[in-house]
Amino acid sequence: MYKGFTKILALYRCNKIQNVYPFLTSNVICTHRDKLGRLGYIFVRTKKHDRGHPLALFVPVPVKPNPDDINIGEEFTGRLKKQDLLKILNKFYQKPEVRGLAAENGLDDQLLHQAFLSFRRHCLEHDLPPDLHITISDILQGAGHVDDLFPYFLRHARQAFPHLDCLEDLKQISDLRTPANWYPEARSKTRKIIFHAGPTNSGKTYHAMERFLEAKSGVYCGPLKLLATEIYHKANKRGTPCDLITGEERRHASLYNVLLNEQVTETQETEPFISNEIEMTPSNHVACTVEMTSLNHAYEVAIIDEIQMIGDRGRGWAWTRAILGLQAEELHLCGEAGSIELIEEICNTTGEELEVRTYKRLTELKVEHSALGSLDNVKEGDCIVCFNKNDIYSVSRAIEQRGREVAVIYGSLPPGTKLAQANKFNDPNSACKVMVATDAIGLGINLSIRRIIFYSLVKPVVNEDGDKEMDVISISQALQIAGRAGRYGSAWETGYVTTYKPEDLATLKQLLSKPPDKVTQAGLHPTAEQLELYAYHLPHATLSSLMDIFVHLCTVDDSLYFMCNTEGFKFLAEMIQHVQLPLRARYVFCCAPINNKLPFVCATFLKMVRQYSRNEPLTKNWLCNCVDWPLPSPKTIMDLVHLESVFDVLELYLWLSYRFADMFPDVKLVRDMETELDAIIQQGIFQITRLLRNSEQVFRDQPDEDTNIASRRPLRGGSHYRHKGDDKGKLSEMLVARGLITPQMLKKLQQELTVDKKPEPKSRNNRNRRK
Ligand SMILES: Nc1ncnc2c1ncn2[C@@H]1O[C@H](COP(=O)(O)OP(=O)(O)OP(=O)(O)O)[C@@H](O)[C@H]1O
Ligand SMILES: [Mg+2]
Repeated sequence: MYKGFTKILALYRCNKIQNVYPFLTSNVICTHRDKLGRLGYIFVRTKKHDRGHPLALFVPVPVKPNPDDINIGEEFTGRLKKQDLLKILNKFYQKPEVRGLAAENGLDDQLLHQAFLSFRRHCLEHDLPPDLHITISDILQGAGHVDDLFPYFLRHARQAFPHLDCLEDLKQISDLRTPANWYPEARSKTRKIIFHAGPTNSGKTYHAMERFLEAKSGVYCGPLKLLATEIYHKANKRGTPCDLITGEERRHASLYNVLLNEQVTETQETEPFISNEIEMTPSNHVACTVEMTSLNHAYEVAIIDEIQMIGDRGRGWAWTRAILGLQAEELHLCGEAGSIELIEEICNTTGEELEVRTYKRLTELKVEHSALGSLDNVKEGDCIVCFNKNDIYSVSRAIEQRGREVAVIYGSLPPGTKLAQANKFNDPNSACKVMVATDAIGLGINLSIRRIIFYSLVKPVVNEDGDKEMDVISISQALQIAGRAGRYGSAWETGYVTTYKPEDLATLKQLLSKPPDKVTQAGLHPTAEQLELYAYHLPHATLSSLMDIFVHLCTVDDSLYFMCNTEGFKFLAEMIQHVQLPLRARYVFCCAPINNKLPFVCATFLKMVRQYSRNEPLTKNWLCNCVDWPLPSPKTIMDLVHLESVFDVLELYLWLSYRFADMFPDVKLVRDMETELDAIIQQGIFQITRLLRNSEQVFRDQPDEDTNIASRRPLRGGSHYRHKGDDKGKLSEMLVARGLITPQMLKKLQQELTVDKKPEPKSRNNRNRRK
C-alpha cells in the first residue's frame, strides 16, 4: 500500500493530470465531475410500483474512461490479468465492511449492486486509471488490502450516481414538514381566523361576504371562475368596487361601473375588455380563483371559500397556500364542518386561534320518494346533472324534443356562455325553465333551481396514482350538488332532489344521509424555487424527472399534509422537454391549466412553447394562423367541441400573457377574439338541438363510426368543410370526419392530385425534380 502511494504521489508531483488523483485533494471526488464534464443524469420516469423505493428512480450514468489513462498504470506495474482482476473485485464486493461503508455513503443494497456492476464492467473493459491500476497491483502482490479499493469504487459510484454527492442537499430542499414557515409575512401577523361551517345553502359565504364588503380592503378566493364572477357582480352591485382576477382575466371594477352606467345587460357585462381606454386602477377588493390569490398584498379581510377543497388530490395545494400565506387581519374560511379539525391543527402550527361559527340550512331540502324515470316528467325549475358531455347532449336534445327550452352549463364552456345560460335560466321572464349541467355548477353557486335530478351517480375520478377510474360520487359531492336546489332568496322556498334511474335512488338517499367525508390532510406542491434548487444540483435531469425525484425524496408531515398529484405537470414537462427553455419558463409553461385530453390544445401549446423558445413574439396573426381564424358558426356538435378547444387555446394565450408579457403582446386583440368566439359558442349552445340533429346526420352517413359524440376526435377546422359540397368522394369526407386528415391536408392532397393529373412540359418536370 505504502509502495503504491509513493508511486502515485510521484506521478502527482510530476504534474500528471491532477484529476486522475482526486483523492489526493481535500475535496475528494466532487470536483472531478465539473472539470471533466463527464457526469450526466439519466432518470427514468417512475412506474407506480417504483414509488415505494425512491432510489429506484436513479439509473446509473455510463462512466466514460479517461483518455489520459491509456497504459500509464501498465507502464508502472505491468499488465494485469483479467482473471486476477475479476477475483479481487468479486472479493471486494463480498466483504460486509464494503456494504457498511457503502451505506454510510448513501448506497443502499440496490444502488451498491448497480454501482458494483458498473465498476466491474468499467475495470474489465477499459484501461484502468493509474492509481487504481497500481493499487490493484499492490493488492495482488500482497502489498495492499482489498479494502483499499473502496475510494476508487466510491469515486466511480459517484460518477454513476451523481445524486450521491448532494442527497442531503436534495432532502433538505424538499423538506416540506413545516410549510407554515414558507410565508414569513403572514407569520409576522396574528390573524383572526373564522371558520364558517355548515351545510350547503346555510349562508356561510353570505356572512363572510358581509364582513368583506364593509372592510377597507378584501380578497375573495373561490374554487370556480363562475363563483368568483358571482362575487364580483354582487360586490359591485352593492357599491363595493371589486376586481375580478382569474388565471386568464383581470377585470377591473372601474369597467364594471362604466358598463353599468351605460345600462348594459348582465350578459354584456361579461365582455368588458372591449373598452380598453379606461384607466385601470386596481380596487381594494378582489374576487379571484384560489390559485390566483396574491400573497404579496395585505388585506383587511380575506375569504377562502369551499375550504374542504384543501384535501383535493389535484388542487388542494392552492387552498393550503392561501390559508398559510394570505396576509390578512381577518381570514374567513367557509366550508364543510368535516375540515374543522384539520384547520384547527394547521392553526396550531401557525400559532393562531380558530373561531368556529356554525350555520343551519336556510331552506328545506327533500329527497323525493321516486326517481324521475322519464324525461317526460321534467318540470319547471329542474336541473338534470350529468357527469359526461354525451349525457348532456342527449338529455338536452330529448328535453327540447319535448318542447321545453333548456339552459346548458358544462365546464369547458366559455365564461360568457356559462353566465348567459345561467341568466337565461334564472330570469323569471324567460321561457327557459330547465337546466342540464355537469357538476360545474356544484360548488357554492346560486341558481334558481327547484329540483336537482342526478342523471347518474358515477363519474370519472383521479385515484391516488393519478389514474382515472369510474366511481360513485363522494358524499361531499352529492351534498354539494344536491345543495343547489331551493337556494335561499331564489324563486323556490324548498329544494328537492332525486335520481333519473329508479335503481340509483337508494344510493343517493344513503349518500345524502351521511355527514360529508372528513378531510384529514392538506395538499402541498413544490414551488418553482424548490425545483430550481433541485435543477442546480441535478443540472442534467429533465423537469419531469426533477418533479419525480422531488416527490420521492420530499419529507411531508403526513399527519397534516400530502403531496398533490403532479401528473398534469409532468405530462406537459415531457411534452416540451425537447424545446430549449430556461428552467423558470419551463416551470411556468408546465403549470398552464390545460386539459391534456384535447389534442388540438396540446398541439397548439407545443407550438406556443416553440415560438417562445425561438424568441419570436406570439402575435395575434401568428395565433390566427394556428387556429384558422376566423371560424364559422358550428354546424354540428363536433364543430362546437372544436370551437371549445379553440377557446381553450385563447384562454391559454391569455394565461401565458400574464406570465410572459413581452412575448404575448396582443392581449387585447386576443381578448376580442375570445369575446367573438364566446358569442359564436353561445349561439351554438342556443341551437344545441340543431347541432345534435346535424351530428346525427353525419353519423348516419358513417354507420361504422363510434356513436359516442363526445369521444369523437374534435375536428380541426370543424365540419363546415364537409358541408361545402366541394369534397369529391366519400372516402375523403370520411377521413376528415374521423380526424385522420385535416381539411387543410385534404385541400393540399386535392391540389397535388390535380397537379399530378395535369400533363406538364417535360423540361419543367425535370427542373422541379432537380430542385
Ligand atoms: N341572512 C341573509 N340574508 C339574505 N340573504 C341571504 C342570507 N343568508 C344567505 N343569503 C342568500 O342565500 C343564498 C345562499 O347563501 P350562501 O351562498 O351564503 O350559502 P352557503 O352556505 O355558502 O352555501 P354553499 O355551501 O352552497 O356555498 C345566497 O344567495 C345568499 O345571498
Ligand atoms: Mg358558499
